[in-house]
Amino acid sequence: MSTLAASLPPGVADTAPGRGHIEIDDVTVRFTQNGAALDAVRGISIDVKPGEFVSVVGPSGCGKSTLLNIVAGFLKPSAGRATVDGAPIRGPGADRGVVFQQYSLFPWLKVRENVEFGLRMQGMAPAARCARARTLLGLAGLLAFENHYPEQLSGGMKQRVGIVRALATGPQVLLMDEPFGALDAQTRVVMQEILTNMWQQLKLSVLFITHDIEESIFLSDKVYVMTARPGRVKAEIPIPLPRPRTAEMSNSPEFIAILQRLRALIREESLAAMGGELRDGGLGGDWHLGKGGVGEAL
Ligand SMILES: Nc1ncnc2c1ncn2[C@@H]1O[C@H](COP(=O)(O)OP(=O)(O)OP(=O)(O)O)[C@@H](O)[C@H]1O
Repeated sequence: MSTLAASLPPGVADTAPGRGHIEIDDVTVRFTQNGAALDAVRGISIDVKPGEFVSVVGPSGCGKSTLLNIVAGFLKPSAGRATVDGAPIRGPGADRGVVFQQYSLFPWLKVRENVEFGLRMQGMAPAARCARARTLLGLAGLLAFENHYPEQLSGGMKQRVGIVRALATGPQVLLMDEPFGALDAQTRVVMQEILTNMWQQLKLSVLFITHDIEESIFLSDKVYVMTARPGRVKAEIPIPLPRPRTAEMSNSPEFIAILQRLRALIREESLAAMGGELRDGGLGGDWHLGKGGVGEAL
């Protein structure tokens, strides 16, 4: 552990060891669209062990956000069970921090006030919440900006504040839905390193949704690949690359082998999803996804 971790004051890295176990067990989510029932995910099971970094990848519309919204407590499963540390998820809670692609900062509050917001709601004394916010902002390299307003920050900085804010109340679990999707490639790489650093120091369990396969490999202990809608688990791929991960690792044979495997799995499902969409769109016909079919045109 780095010297930064050793310098964390009590209460900042207060995730209890062995906590933050997310279990999604045989979950189905059914929506009604235009009067018709539609299963976004069907019978899906996902396990995030305490302290694990787990990504979910899959074709567009396969139910990734739906899955995350269940764990966040924004949605209830139509069937199956979702628990954190064995307790059924009944709604949003301070034990789970959530970060979305859109920066959801309060524009009228300064950076540190944004981070302190949840702590203020919990009734923490001003000096204590200020100390905590400043420590976390320091971890994210943002201390110099504590008195700036969000509009004065770059996209990457705003998202770093969003992560810090989600972590301020000391959740065991961090849920992230395409958090770096709006950032340019260079900023994204820096954000991945900052996130890894914070994850390791705070000993969180992370459930991370992304479209970026390389990002999922770089960050994760395990990657779930989902099928086209209705989303199920197509594959569970362990990422046995050593940590700390470095940019050079993406040239290693191990990294490239995992990348090729994931790409092939997702391509199959993306083609299946597009075939379905084309049929749903009323084009009809016999859509073959093999040679000469939709797949060949992509
Ligand atoms: N509130 C809702 N009501 C009806 N249908 C919904 C609702 N939310 C999601 N869906 C449908 O459920 C399916 C899964 O959506 P979801 O957003 O979870 O997929 P996703 O994998 O996150 O997609 P993307 O990768 O494009 O962000 C989609 O077909 C979507 O239209």
